[in-house]
Amino acid sequence: MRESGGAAFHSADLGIIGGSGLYAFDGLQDVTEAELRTPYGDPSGPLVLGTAGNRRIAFLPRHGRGHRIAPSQVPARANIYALKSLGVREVISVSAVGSLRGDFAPGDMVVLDQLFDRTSGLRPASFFGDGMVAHVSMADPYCGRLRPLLERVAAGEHATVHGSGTYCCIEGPQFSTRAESEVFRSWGMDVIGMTALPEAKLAREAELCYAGLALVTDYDCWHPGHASVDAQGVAEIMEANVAAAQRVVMRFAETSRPASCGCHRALDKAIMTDSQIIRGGPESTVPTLLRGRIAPVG
Ligand SMILES: CSC[C@H]1O[C@H](OP(=O)(O)O)[C@H](O)[C@@H]1O
Ligand SMILES: Nc1ncnc2[nH]cnc12
Repeated sequence: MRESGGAAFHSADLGIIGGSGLYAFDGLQDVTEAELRTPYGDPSGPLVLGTAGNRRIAFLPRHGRGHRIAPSQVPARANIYALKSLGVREVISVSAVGSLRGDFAPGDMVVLDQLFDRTSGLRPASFFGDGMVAHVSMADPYCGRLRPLLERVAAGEHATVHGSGTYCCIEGPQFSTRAESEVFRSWGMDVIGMTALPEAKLAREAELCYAGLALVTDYDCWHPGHASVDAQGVAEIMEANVAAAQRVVMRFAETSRPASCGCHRALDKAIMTDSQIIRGGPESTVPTLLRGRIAPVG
């Protein structure tokens, strides 16, 4: 790890992953930067470390500074691994989303509670499978402890906040066809984006609490009264709302404390592989950081 900046600390407890429009995080104290290498390659860029209230924050823009990384190429394993290696236990993932329903309008915020995978299966989506097999529960992909905390601070900082919503994750980078958009609506999806997966799955495997703060930027392409989404429109709405997203996250940091949670024990009932193999090590390429406290089922 290489670090630069002022008084350095080498750890963080709260990770913030920034999406489209959120490439920097203002207001942190004692800021340093860390360039991390991981067994899964380099993260999206240097991590910005700093403090807010009593929390030690690690901020990482998932598309890199200047938005160079496409949704399918986001190094989600490296990003989650890097956060984990700093000691992060909670992650807030910020993203721009299209609305698939009339009552979620551009400018609104959504504290996500469900996910639907429409990616094409090509993104590396697990830390396991290579000599060590684990099946974590994804029934509730977003942390049930963080969600109400995040909703409460968001409601105090922003006009319209929806306390739940199902995020339909498409592969992209193209936006959806009208037919697809209508099908997603008929399936009960609330918002649409390209990046929540596999990030949420990997956060669960890494036993991190994971919350999703989505900013609605458009009505995708289904709404008869609105033009179809384009990237420029998304960027404009994000520019107008990014300060609000930062305030919400900052307020969350200032008013919350690290706490233990079931998410931190997500692997308790998930490992299938014989403990001899896990302890012996060489058959498994799962890095020690993620094997630290693992015991197999049964
Ligand atoms: C710039 S529009 C499409 C782009 O925006 C969203 O990114 P993020 O989730 O990182 O905010 C969407 O998923 C696409 O990657
Ligand atoms: N309509 C949309 N579809 C996919 N990703 C998005 N990100 C923001 N708006 C989106």
